[in-house]
Amino acid sequence: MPATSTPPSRTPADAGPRRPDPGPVGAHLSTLASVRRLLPAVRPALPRLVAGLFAALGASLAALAIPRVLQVLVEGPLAAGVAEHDLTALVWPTLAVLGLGLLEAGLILVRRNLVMYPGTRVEAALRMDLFRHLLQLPAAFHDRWPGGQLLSRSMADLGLLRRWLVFGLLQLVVSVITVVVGVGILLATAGWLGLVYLAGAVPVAVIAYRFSRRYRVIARLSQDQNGDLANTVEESVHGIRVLKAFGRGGDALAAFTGQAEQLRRTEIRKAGNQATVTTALHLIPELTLAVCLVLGVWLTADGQITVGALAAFFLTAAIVNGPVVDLGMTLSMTLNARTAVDRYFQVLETPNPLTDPTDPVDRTDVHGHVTLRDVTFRHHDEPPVLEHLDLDLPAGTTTALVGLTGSGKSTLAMLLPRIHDVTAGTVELDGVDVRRLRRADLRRAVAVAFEDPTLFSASVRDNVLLGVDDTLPATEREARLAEALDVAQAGFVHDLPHGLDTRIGEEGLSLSGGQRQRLALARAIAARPQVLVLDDPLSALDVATEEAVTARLHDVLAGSTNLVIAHRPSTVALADRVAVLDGGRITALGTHAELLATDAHYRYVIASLESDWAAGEHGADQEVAR
Ligand SMILES: Nc1ncnc2c1ncn2[C@@H]1O[C@H](COP(=O)(O)OP(=O)(O)OP(=O)(O)O)[C@@H](O)[C@H]1O
Repeated sequence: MPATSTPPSRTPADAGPRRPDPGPVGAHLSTLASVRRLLPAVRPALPRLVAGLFAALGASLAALAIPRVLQVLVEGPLAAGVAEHDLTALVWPTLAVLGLGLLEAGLILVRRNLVMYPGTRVEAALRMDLFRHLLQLPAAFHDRWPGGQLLSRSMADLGLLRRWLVFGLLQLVVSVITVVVGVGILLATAGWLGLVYLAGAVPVAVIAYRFSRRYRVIARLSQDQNGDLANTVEESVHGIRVLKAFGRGGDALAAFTGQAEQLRRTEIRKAGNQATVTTALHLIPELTLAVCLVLGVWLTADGQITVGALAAFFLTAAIVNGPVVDLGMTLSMTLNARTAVDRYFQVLETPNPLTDPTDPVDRTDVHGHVTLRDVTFRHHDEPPVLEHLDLDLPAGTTTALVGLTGSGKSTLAMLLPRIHDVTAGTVELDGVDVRRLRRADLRRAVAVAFEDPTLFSASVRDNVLLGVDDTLPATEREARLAEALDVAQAGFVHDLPHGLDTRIGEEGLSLSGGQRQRLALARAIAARPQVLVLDDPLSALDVATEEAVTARLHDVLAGSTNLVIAHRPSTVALADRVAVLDGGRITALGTHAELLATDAHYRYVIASLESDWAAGEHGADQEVAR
């Protein structure tokens, strides 16, 4: 079985982050180029997002128009009429201001309604794409990637992205346009005064640039640490029994607290940077306005601009100041989103080497003749587990695979249904390289029952019928279910609270190790594959149950080609012949009796299996408390 990533001497949380190297994915791209990768997912939502953008722009322009009305008011009716208490001249400007205010509010409402729906759709589409890809990626990917990182990328990061799409992005675009239009109005309204205001943009740009560079790094760190923390929770909850049994709950808590504290410190750094930039972005426009005030009063006194223009200038500047002051928040939202995009695409753009062939071979009639030719397999850059291995499994035979622990038996089994692909050599089914078959076809032909049985949060029926064609008539499916449960001696399911409809698995009812293993065996049998791989399928059964299962298994195995990984002598008895795995190769092949007589390594392995068995390492159908 695959090695666990966490050394047993340490608690899961102690193991520290098992975070894949972020690598170059997205890091070399500009924020625009990075975010542009979302375009295919965003495209269907684009019309509403663009409409929302126009609504937001309309709202902003309506706000910018109000000072112009006030300027007209000050320069016209105010100067001429109100002095003689002629208030009628105020009616139209007042109505115009009211109308613009209402328009602004209405457009903000429209914007919200327009963008909310597409935002959630984009988020859901991105999430589905990611999950689809995760299901396709090979086991080697999942060996390296911690679950918490994948969880945080598909949940928290995509939530960040949605918020940015429906709020941050529009805010950014509207802010830029508001500032550009506003500064244009300032220049048109008060010439020099506008230029002085514009000069304030220089320090703002420098501060924003430096902030972006710093914040990007901290945002990535924070989102990665979030993933690590999620991973620690996941591992600790998953291994809660081990932690309890060894009294290591306190250690797990201490390690978790350390990681949570690290994340807290990163968040404080993030907030500190945001606070600094927000203060600076508050201060600079206010200081600029103060300078403008002195200069404006002087220019007005000198007759170079009117009082109305001065009033309009300050009202417009107050509106332009809003987006400048909010720039820190808008930028940080954008950088958080960019980090989320990078992290998302780091997974989504991981190439999947285990794909369907472009010109698949169609096999309608699979006999189940399996041949491994000169097979070498290694995990990543590690030394090969299997090296130049040859093994022939003629159709309809049962071969037991025997070897010392860690010799590569499970690894070999995983090559047959392409859970791993060979590093070199070929695995053939009826003379066809398995890589030339569609994976769905191959996996219909080859079923595996793993030693460590995984049950899903579903009914007993759904768990056992997992590998059975959905299109088969219900009666046929039920017949297979009944037969498989019978062979696997899994009659206990009828005594469960809701019989075959009882929910089991992660969220369901607790089953003992032996019960789980029998359901996993039933699942492989029910699939009625041409090739059946049983990875030590009886290891958790008590002697009586094992005998009953073995007796029934003999009949079932007669219909297919079988590879049975054997950890105990009684399992070897199921086979016509035995293959000995040693040093990455099959070193001997023959019947149990022949090998006992001729092969010293086989005798040694069998002796060690027997002593393990006698010492009670296997065969305890123990209740695994859930
Ligand atoms: N995902 C992995 N990454 C790296 N090395 C691995 C991985 N899975 C297994 N190995 C290594 O490959 C070797 C073979 O492991 P495998 O599980 O195939 O052995 P096995 O013969 O089935 O062992 P056992 O009898 O204990 O179940 C071991 O040295 C193991 O540490």
